[in-house]
Amino acid sequence: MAKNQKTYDYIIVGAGGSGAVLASRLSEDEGTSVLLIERGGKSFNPMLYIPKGFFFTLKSDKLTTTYSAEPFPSGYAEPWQRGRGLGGSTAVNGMMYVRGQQADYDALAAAGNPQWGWERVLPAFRAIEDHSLGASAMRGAGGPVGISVPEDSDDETVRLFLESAEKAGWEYVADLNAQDQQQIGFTPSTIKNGIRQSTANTFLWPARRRKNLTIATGTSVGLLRFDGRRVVGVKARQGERLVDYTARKEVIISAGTIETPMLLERSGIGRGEVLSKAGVALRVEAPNVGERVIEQHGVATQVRFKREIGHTLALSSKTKQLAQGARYLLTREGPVGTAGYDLMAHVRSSPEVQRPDIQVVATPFGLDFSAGLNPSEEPGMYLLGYQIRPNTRSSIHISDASPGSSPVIQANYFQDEEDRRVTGAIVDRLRDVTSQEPLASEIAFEEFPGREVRTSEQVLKFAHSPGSTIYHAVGSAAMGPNDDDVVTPDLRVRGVEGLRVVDISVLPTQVSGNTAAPAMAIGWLAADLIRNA
Ligand SMILES: Cc1cc2nc3c(=O)[nH]c(=O)nc-3n(C[C@H](O)[C@H](O)[C@H](O)COP(=O)(O)OP(=O)(O)OC[C@H]3O[C@@H](n4cnc5c(N)ncnc54)[C@H](O)[C@@H]3O)c2cc1C
Repeated sequence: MAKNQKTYDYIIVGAGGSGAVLASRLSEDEGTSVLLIERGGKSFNPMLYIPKGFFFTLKSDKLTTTYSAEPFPSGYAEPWQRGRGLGGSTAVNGMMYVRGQQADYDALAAAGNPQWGWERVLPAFRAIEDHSLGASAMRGAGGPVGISVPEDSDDETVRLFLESAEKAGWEYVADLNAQDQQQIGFTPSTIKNGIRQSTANTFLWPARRRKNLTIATGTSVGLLRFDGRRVVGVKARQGERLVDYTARKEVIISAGTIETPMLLERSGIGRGEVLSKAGVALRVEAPNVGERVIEQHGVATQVRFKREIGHTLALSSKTKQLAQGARYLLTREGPVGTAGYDLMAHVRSSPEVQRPDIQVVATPFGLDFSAGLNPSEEPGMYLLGYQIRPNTRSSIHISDASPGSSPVIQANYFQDEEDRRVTGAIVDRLRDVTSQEPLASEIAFEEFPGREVRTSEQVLKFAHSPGSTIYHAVGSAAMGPNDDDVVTPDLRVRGVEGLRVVDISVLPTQVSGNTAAPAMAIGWLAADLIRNA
């Protein structure tokens, strides 16, 4: 099959968390031709493979795209960032591998999406995983993506925190993905032998020599092409060149929560009033394209230690970072080879709630936000908590018809009573631990939010000042059984033929986890849906 052809069975737009998995699986069949289009370029930056490299890659315009949400009333415009290039956001993310809670997947199925219940997604997760703790009924081994969970730590801060957390009623567990209770443990990460596991090096690299898989990098899809109601291909830009590609069977959009609704809208599929304002002719009235977006929002606490303990000592200056870098190169070990957050907990906002509704992540060093994101020079610990199943909806729409124009992101948080209650409790739950011994005696003071922030209202105000997006937005092309759901449960875009969305935007709710694992499972299961269509 000629690699420079323009017609393929399937065209996939976006090589990220879902698109790369889908391309790899569809091209397992030698008789099926697949074109995977990615707007980011080929990058051989070693920082993409070194776990702590994300401190550098997140600052790169080549490896990420940073959008600006509409300003909050305070005037602060929250940055929403996504990865670009092979692997998409999985190449630059925090590497936390959290699949979510069974009850959320079962709720998806009960809401009319039978393909997405736990009994369907668990086998997909298990097939994807090559878990450092070995196979079990809840884990996979031998799959393409290495998942590692440290079994211990030599960091004194980590030990102090674990001991205090257990006293606060957060049970220590070896595998946080194995059950959905209140618990703390080492963060499961997409890291294997000290190397980041993006969907680029786990799914695309092994498939790259297949003659039936073409990967077009540096190529940005601007519009869908139609023949009547049927989507027959895409219009793309490669540098200065415009190229039309044709799909014999289907076009699949895997451009992520921000770009997927924009591509649909620019192509005439969306909410009439949005399209008319942007100067796009309406082809299909799809009122929920770009609507129903749900993002999590973090509330951080940082404590300063009296003694010089923790990884701060190892990473607090350029010289120490270089020394740790050299150690990593020689041994693949040390703080450079670990994920963003060493510890993670799933916590109930109050004793009355049935299952954890807050996720906590912790680094055994403080962070310095004064000039971007850097490890602090002072010994401390950074804790971030966020509600994992918020209800408040945001929206993402095009601002005008031209490909590449900026989105209008209306980022909303805490507008729902439950969201306010849960988020308002986060700082208290973190202090449940920092006030326990042995940690309490080590703490000199709480750097932020500071002891003066006590009530739920004060915490919510602090959470908006500015707090942070968690990069997990879902829902802009959400699935469902109803006529106004953007895609059907088998991910076909309603109102047209030959078009699906396969990425994290199809989730109508947060599933209580991080979103890389669900994005991979969506790509994995979508391949079965497409092959069996
Ligand atoms: C900074 C950051 C930290 C994160 N941390 C974590 C974490 O620790 N754990 C976790 O589970 N999740 C994390 N996430 C989220 C997770 O990585 C994403 O939810 C997941 O990768 C989503 O997969 P996706 O396929 O929907 O989109 P993406 O992975 O974002 O992929 C979309 C791809 O489509 C490409 N694309 C977009 N538009 C076009 C176009 N028009 N033409 C061609 N290509 C296009 C993009 O360049 C990109 O490569 C993080 C995300 C970010 C950004």
